[in-house]
Amino acid sequence: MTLPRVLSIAGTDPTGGAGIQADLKSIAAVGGFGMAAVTALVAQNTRGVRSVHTPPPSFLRQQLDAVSADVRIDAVKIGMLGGADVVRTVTDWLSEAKPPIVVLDPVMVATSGDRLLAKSSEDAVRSLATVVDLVTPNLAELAVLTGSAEATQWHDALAQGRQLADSCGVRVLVKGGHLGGPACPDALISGSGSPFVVDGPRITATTTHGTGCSMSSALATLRASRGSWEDALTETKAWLTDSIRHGPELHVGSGNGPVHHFHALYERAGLGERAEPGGLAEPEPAAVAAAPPAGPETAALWRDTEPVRRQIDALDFVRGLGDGTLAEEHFTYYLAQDAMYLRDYSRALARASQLAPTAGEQAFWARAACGAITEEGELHRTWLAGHPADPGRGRALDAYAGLLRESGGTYPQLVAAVLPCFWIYQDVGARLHARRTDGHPYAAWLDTYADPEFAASVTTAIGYAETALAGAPGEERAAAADAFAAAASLERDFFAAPMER
Ligand SMILES: Nc1ncnc2c1ncn2[C@@H]1O[C@H](COP(=O)(O)OP(=O)(O)OP(=O)(O)O)[C@@H](O)[C@H]1O
Ligand SMILES: Cc1ncc(CO)c(N)n1
Repeated sequence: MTLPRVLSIAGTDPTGGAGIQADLKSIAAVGGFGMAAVTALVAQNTRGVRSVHTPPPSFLRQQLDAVSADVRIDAVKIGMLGGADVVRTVTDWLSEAKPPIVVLDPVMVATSGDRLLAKSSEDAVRSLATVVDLVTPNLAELAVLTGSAEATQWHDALAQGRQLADSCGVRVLVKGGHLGGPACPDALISGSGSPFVVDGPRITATTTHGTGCSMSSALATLRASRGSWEDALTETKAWLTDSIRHGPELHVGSGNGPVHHFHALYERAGLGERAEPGGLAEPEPAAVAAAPPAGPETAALWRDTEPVRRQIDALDFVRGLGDGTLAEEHFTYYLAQDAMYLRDYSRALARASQLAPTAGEQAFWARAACGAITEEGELHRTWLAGHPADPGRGRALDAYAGLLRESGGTYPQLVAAVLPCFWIYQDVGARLHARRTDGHPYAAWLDTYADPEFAASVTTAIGYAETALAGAPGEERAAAADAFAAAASLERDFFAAPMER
């Protein structure tokens, strides 16, 4: 199949994180062939905008004609326009070239707060919005386009999105990037149907320079290749969330850094954090702290299990696992039980995927269900191949499997039941790993649970739990808190089992 040929019409960012530079990376990262016509040259970096040079609009028109005279364009993404005459030039070209998919990111203000559109040109952008397929304003731009105050609540943002969709007869993507709170939802609004919402966790990293540019170009590309806006958004959101999460690995600039568009490709190639000019850098120190709670609900779950977590730390098994003095016999028993546990755990994760209210959560739990058996299970298969054991199912294993089976009544309860296995392992793993000695016999175990990738998925899971709990009626929330507490206690019993036999 031909890659979609996607044209970005936008301004530049010489630091490579926003504007056409970000667009070209995003288009390539999600599987398109990127092209770009420059509207304005912007002297900017991750800290802010210094100045803008706008070539004559007639020259922009020459660029656009050069592309459309030669290349079949599958989708267009429009970003920074700067002034009304540029808006007019693009509008005229669109009416002649008639590209099949047009996404307008109505860029008005940069992440740094600098203006990228003359105030007098806002009306021109509003009328351009009536001839495109999708508009992707952030909350500030949505407020300008609807003549409202900037929304601070998600439902107000959705109402403004509906208003813009109705008044311009256009599909609107409402973006939650500028909301407060642990969640970062996005929603497609069109026609009279209810919004199509894709949830996502808010990443605390500051690598959010150019998120809007990256998102709109990925959407244009994926709409061309996937055929539906809903699929395009679901895929774009998952990719962008991970790209923001991996942004800090790039070490670009001292302000709001860029997102890591190619994080997945680099991971597959074994590149990334370690690949620095002049040889291999020291590996980043592992995260030594537990993933933070995502809000008041998960903070309460974590706080209430503190006594149990202390008991876990004090277990001979866990101490021996940390300092490497644990007898192999106990570790082998534990891993053999854990291999069976992972099969049960994977089934619970698959059920969470089944109950998930959003496509993003559905995909996350399904991936986790698969990962528990494939990636995490690999540790077990490798060790047990050299240390054969067939101990049969122990009591702690059966109790934990029972809890997972019985907690599937509601989505919040199930998410709470599967969360301690993520969160407590990341906490214990990261702390033991930080004190790891050379030649540690259980290094593979420590590495697995202190892995930053694992920490990232723990953060996502906590974010989903927070949202699920916050939205649950009182009774369900209480049942979910009970499930979390019970699972935390069973984590303790599971660690204690090998030496209590
Ligand atoms: N901290 C964050 N964590 C997770 N997702 C985020 C975060 N900030 C923004 N996003 C996501 O990034 C996308 C762009 O949203 P945002 O509202 O930030 O756009 P924008 O302001 O136009 O971006 P830009 O920074 O390029 O001006 C949305 O999908 C939003 O949900
Ligand atoms: C050129 C350009 N377009 C858009 C943005 C918004 O982030 C930016 N900073 N620079």
